[in-house]
Formats: sequence, structure tokens, C-alpha cells
Amino acid sequence: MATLIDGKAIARALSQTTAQAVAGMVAQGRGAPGLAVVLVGNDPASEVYVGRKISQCAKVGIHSIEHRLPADTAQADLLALIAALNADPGVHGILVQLPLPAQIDAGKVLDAIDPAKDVDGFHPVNVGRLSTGTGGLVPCTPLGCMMLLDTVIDNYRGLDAVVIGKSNIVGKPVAMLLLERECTVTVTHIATQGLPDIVRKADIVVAAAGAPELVKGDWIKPGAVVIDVGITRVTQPDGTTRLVGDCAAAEMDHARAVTPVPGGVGPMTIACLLANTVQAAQA
Ligand SMILES: Nc1nc2c(c(=O)[nH]1)N[C@@H](CN(C=O)c1ccc(C(=O)N[C@@H](CCC(=O)O)C(=O)O)cc1)CN2
Repeated sequence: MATLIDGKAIARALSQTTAQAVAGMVAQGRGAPGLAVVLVGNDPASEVYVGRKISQCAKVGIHSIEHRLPADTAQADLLALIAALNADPGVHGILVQLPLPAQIDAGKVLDAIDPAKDVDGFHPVNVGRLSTGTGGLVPCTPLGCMMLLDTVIDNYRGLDAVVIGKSNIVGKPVAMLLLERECTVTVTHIATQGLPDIVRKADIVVAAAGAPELVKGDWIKPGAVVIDVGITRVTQPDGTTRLVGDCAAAEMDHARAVTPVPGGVGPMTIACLLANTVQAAQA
């Protein structure tokens, strides 16, 4: 039976460490870190995630400043807000919730954020630092994936890791982090031919394709560690809905360890955002 990696508990422990770091900064008279949270439009899932980010900030003592902009916000207005936040010494971290409405070029917005305040780690400077192994702010979900892996793997050297998904938010950065640990990394995606056989060789599988239950039990090498990043809400035959990951959870029993959905990678994303905000404030 596979061990379930409890993302909620690990995220809670990380947030306790973050709260201690914040308390230390306040005790030294440096003040609490400030995180600007920018939400454009009213995508229901984004509303939920932003609400959680703000409430988690309050729990660890980070000062959050919320900026809610209408769905028809012009790109120039969003860029003007980013410029003001870059210049504000009370703002140590800037988070622009994704996805952005279609009239806004997300790349231009992310490029406009001061790399030192880029707590999502999406700015090209931080992407470059990650790919050269030279520090910087690391994207929250990939960082969370590594922290979950660290609870079950001591030595990554020479392990075969297969990443499914090539997004800038998860697939590419998690591949860089695994490479840094000296895994042999294969990045695959939805168009990869022979995906099941590639996954069958993996000691570590990171499934981040956004394709519900894509990864079947017989793709998993016995003893592999499986990190499921996918979260899709599916409607069941009786009309109720449930969240499913990219892996067929009921078929993962011969893995060594797996992350559940929900309760695996998701909670780590927010806990890592808080940790990154402290890192940005301390830098
Ligand atoms: N600017 C960013 N935008 C987005 C990011 C990001 O890291 N930065 N990631 C995702 C959304 N996201 C955070 O923003 C996020 C997704 C999921 C969870 C989470 O805790 N999921 C729960 C289940 C959620 C539910 O009940 O619906 C879980 O997996 O247990 C947190 C954050 C896209 N946008």
C-alpha cells in the first residue's frame, strides 16, 4: 500500500516556520512583510485561491494588501498598478493571480514585476536563476512538490524522474529543481508519444498535465513516488462534483508514496507563497 504524503500537514508545519520567521522580523523592529495580492476579474476558482492566500497571510502575520480590479481592466492600468507596487517600500511581494482576462498579456505583466518582489518566481530573471541554480525566488507549486518529495526521498542522485506537463508554472520549473538534485529528468507532455512506457521507467513521477486521471496504475513502476499536481473538478453520473488529479488515485497502491488530491500539492502552493514572501522581505 502506498504511503499518502499529507500535504495539508506539511503545509501547516511550513506555515508555522514562516510565522516564527515573521515574528522574528517584527521582534527585530523590521516590521511584518507586506504582500500585494492582485486579482483581475471574478474567476470563481481564482476568488477562492486569493481568499485563501489572504486568510493564510493573516494567520502567519504577513500584511496583505488586496487589489481587486474589474474584468475589463486595461493592460496599461494593471501595469501602472504594478509600477506603483514595485516602488512601494511596504510591499515586499507582488502576486498577480493567474489566469488573467484575455485582453491582458500575462507575460508583459509578469515581466513588469520587480524580480526581488516576484514571490511567484515567474519573472524571467528568477526563471534564469532557477535554470542556472543561482538562487532567486522559486515558483510556489514546484517548490511545494520538492518539499513533499523530500519527506520520502533522501538521495535523488541518479533517480529517473518523469515530469508530465511543460507549463511555465509547474512542469518546466519542477524539471529544473529535479535536475539540480541530479535526477535524470524527462519532460513529457500531452503530445509525447509512448507516454505510458516512459512513465514506467520513472522512480519519481510529477503529473502536471491538467488531464484528469491520465496516469493509470499500470504506468507506475513498483516503488515509485508519485506527485499529483492536477486538480480538476469533474461531474459524476449522479450530478455531484468531485476533485480529481492527473493520476487514477485508486490504482496507485504499488507506488511507494503518492500525494492525494485534494490535500497534496495544493496546500503547499499557498504555504510556499508565504515562505517566499518572507524570503523576499528578508533579502
Ligand atoms: N499567480 C498564481 N496564479 C496561480 C497559481 C500560482 O501559483 N500563482 N497556481 C494556481 C492556483 N493556485 C494558487 O494560486 C492554487 C491552486 C490550488 C490550491 C489548493 O489548495 N487546492 C486544494 C483544493 C482546492 C479546492 O478545494 O477547490 C487542494 O489541492 O487540496 C491552492 C492554490 C493557478 N493560478
